[in-house]
Amino acid sequence: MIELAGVSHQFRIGKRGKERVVPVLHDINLKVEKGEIVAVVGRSGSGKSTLLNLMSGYIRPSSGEIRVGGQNVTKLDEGEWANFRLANYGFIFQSFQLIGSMTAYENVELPLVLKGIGSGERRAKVMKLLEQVGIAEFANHYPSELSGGQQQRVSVARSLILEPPIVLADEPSGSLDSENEKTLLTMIRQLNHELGITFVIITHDEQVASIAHRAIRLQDGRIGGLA
Ligand SMILES: Nc1ncnc2c1ncn2[C@@H]1O[C@H](COP(=O)(O)OP(=O)(O)OP(=O)(O)O)[C@@H](O)[C@H]1O
Repeated sequence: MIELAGVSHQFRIGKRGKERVVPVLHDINLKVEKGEIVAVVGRSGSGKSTLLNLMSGYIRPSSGEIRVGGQNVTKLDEGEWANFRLANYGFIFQSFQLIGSMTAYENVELPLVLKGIGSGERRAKVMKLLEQVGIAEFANHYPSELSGGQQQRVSVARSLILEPPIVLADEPSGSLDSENEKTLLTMIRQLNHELGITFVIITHDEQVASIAHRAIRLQDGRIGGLA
């Protein structure tokens, strides 16, 4: 589903003429199979977010090749990546990233509006998902009127609304208490089991890593180190 072959990445920082190269990922070879839940673990600064940003096209590898769903995406331009992301990825973030001026319903609906889907179909899809994640009764609440756990459920529903085959999650339970974390992890397992969605989850948390089929440990930008 996602394949990285010989991928390295270095950032260039500093003013022109005085640039410094910061190598972050080194020769990453990795395959995430369809239907897998893969946890990416490792210390702060080990390169986890950089790896996720490479998978989702927000940064380009300095070298190596990335394939997603059989397609070589290494050289897609910004516009092509934007379309590719919409068709292939849902995203879940530690800080939920909901739009504060929109209700739970509207937050989940937005990707469908942008895609030009009619209102009847939108309503059916949004309500079905809100029910699936257990917060249909809060559909008309604004994010500020919801608990952290409820907000994260809205963001899970939003990540799934375009029916992506892959969900990328960056510390999805990082802002949740242990009860809400448990609920989120059960939900992820269920979605994986019932819908076959592939998950790649960055985490510091052993609980999260324990629901994964496999953990990839990054250490100093290399796979296989001890986390
Ligand atoms: N845009 C950037 N420019 C320069 N250096 C960067 C940039 N983004 C990340 N880095 C550096 O790359 C290294 C890896 O960062 P990254 O965010 O991928 O680590 P991480 O494992 O996700 O860390 P954390 O767990 O703290 O989020 C760090 O040393 C960081 O300072």
